[in-house]
Amino acid sequence: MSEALRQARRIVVKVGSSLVTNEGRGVDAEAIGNWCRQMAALAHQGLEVVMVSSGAIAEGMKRLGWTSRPTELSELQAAAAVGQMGLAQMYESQLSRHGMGSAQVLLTHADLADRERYLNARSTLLTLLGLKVIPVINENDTVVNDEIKFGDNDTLGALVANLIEADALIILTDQKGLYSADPRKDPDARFIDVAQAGDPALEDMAGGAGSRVGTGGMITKVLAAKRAAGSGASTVIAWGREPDVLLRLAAGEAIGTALVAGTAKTAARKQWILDHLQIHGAVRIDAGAVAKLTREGASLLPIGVTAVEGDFQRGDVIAIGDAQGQEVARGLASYSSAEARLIARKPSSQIAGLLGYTHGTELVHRDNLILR
Ligand SMILES: Nc1ncnc2c1ncn2[C@@H]1O[C@H](COP(=O)(O)OP(=O)(O)O)[C@@H](O)[C@H]1O
Ligand SMILES: N[C@@H](CCC(=O)OP(=O)(O)O)C(=O)O
Repeated sequence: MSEALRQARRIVVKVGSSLVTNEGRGVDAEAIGNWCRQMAALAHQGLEVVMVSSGAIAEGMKRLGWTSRPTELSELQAAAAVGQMGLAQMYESQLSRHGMGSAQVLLTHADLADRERYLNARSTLLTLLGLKVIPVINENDTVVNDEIKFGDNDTLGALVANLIEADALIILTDQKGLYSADPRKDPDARFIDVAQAGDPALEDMAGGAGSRVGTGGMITKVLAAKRAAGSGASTVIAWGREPDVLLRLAAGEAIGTALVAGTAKTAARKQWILDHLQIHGAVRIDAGAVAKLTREGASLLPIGVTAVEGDFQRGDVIAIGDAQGQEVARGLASYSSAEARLIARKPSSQIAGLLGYTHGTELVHRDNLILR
């Protein structure tokens, strides 16, 4: 596992409310400054880092002078809106101190459940990473109700790891990691240093939140590790105040609890595409494009497309067939069938002129393409 983290190129770091707001006392400049310094150092080493930060509700409550957490959803949402300003301001100023640009991304469950919005969120995050900017993500609390909530940011962290195919998810919390029982309640709890992500025994060990401001507790972290493993990302749960925790983890030091993913990243993502999505349409491609896909593992460009069949949206799975109609691959379309008809047989340099915008130069990006 330590080797896996040493080789990780893209990581998601999730920090919980109690750490971010110093147990509800207010945005913790020193703690956030420390993580920002480390994330900037990793980015300067060439790693791609995404931050998922909780703390909006806890900070909002403090700013509004509320001492107990309201039960009314609209009040929680109002607190989140107030507190998010404090989080954004702190991350922006701390990251810029260390020479890094930052960006705020607020997501809802519906954004990741909808195929088109999923692809848009993915492209935006990857573009931000390409621009050497650190995205700071939280749930868009103001517009969600209980039914469409991620519920907790551990889950959001895992979904973001799936979305951008991160190599690792690092969950920073107020404990050193996972114990065999909640250490706040059981002084004999045993520390777990490494386990397989998704092992059901972990779910029995993990309890709910122990602090006044945290929400999910350890159970949501264990489930997040299982979810992250679905796209091949391993998870580490570690104490957020451990000195240089991110730098040391990235250097391969064994800190916290490692929950190791069983399947390799690319294989896991491609299997997910095969398992979860129905085919919505098809394209035929010429012999040159078949050779590019099958021999070089290249993306499918519009220029190789000779026909577009059926009705599909951006983000749908399409079958890719050769001139004889034999399926050679499947993949997620970056353009709808209507757009694909306009750009088929055309060089990618003409996409912007033909559509007035582009979603990239590929009709199906190689990361989203599975050869049959
Ligand atoms: N098996 C366990 N090992 C460690 N912590 C546990 C366990 N079960 C429950 N917890 C509780 O989970 C808490 C961390 O979750 P939470 O309060 O939601 O933090 P965060 O705000 O970082 O998400 C710990 O403070 C601890 O009391
Ligand atoms: N979106 C919420 C996050 C709630 C949450 O999951 O908190 P935590 O369990 O501390 O990670 C907020 O910013 O307050």
